[in-house]
Amino acid sequence: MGKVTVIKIGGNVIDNPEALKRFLGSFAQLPDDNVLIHGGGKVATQVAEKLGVQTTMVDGRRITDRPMLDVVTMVYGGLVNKQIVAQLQALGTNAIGLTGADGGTVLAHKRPVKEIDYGFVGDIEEVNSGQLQAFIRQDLTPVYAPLTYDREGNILNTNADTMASAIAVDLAAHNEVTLVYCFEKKGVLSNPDDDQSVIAELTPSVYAEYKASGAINKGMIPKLDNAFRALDKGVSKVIICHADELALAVASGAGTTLTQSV
Ligand SMILES: Nc1ncnc2c1ncn2[C@@H]1O[C@H](COP(=O)(O)OP(=O)(O)O)[C@@H](O)[C@H]1O
Ligand SMILES: CC(=O)N[C@@H](CCC(=O)OP(=O)(O)O)C(=O)O
Repeated sequence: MGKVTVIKIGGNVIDNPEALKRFLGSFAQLPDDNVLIHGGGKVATQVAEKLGVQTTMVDGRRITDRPMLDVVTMVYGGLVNKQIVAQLQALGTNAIGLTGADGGTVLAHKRPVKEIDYGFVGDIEEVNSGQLQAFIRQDLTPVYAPLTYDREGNILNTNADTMASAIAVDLAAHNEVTLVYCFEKKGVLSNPDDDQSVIAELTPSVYAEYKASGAINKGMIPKLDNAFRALDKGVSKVIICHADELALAVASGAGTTLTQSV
């Protein structure tokens, strides 16, 4: 059972060229086999504005209408993905840039319309980890844009945190998988105004308390929901850490490590 590390890098780091360069430098040095999933929401919003495409967010979530789908397809599947792949190649990592449509690796369906119509957003149905493992066996490092496909031939915008969790879970059937969410803070904070207040170990019950008090809020909530789901479904270890502390987190546990309740 080979070890695979699935790493997600968030949009605030992608939006900062120097921070992204540092992150990719440490990613390229990691041992074992790795899969990278990137976000890019901030860049998509900036490019949309330049193109005159309006960005609509509901409760922090993007509404992906047809013009926005074109923007995110270009930005995630093109600009961001290929810039990352080119930088990894220069660092000696043979990266292959993919969307979930490539190799049929992440199949989804368009989210059904309930109270809110999110538009062309994909809810993941299945991951073809056999194909992913085939890439890995060829010494390729898959780099995924947050895009999936459906049976009707649509490309769909998909949350990068969810995609990382789904890929990690599917790989965990055959591999020992560590899932790492990297972003611009040192971990999950007990006090969002104090960057040093990192919670070293987080259980579901402690998470529930911090969520109820408001100390854990906004984007951290779906991230942690995805992260705990991965732990429940067979991923060996889940870490949330600063992009600059990736190596440390994988080696010995900087940031926040999630644990199941005992
Ligand atoms: N308790 C907390 N600890 C750390 N970050 C938190 C916390 N509560 C809310 N956040 C927010 O969550 C954000 C991370 O979520 P998100 O923006 O979705 O991440 P990403 O950059 O990976 O896409 C942080 O930038 C921070 O503003
Ligand atoms: C459906 C959905 O949520 N899509 C996200 C995909 C990008 C993403 O997840 O990027 P970050 O990690 O930078 O937030 C979006 O368009 O914002």
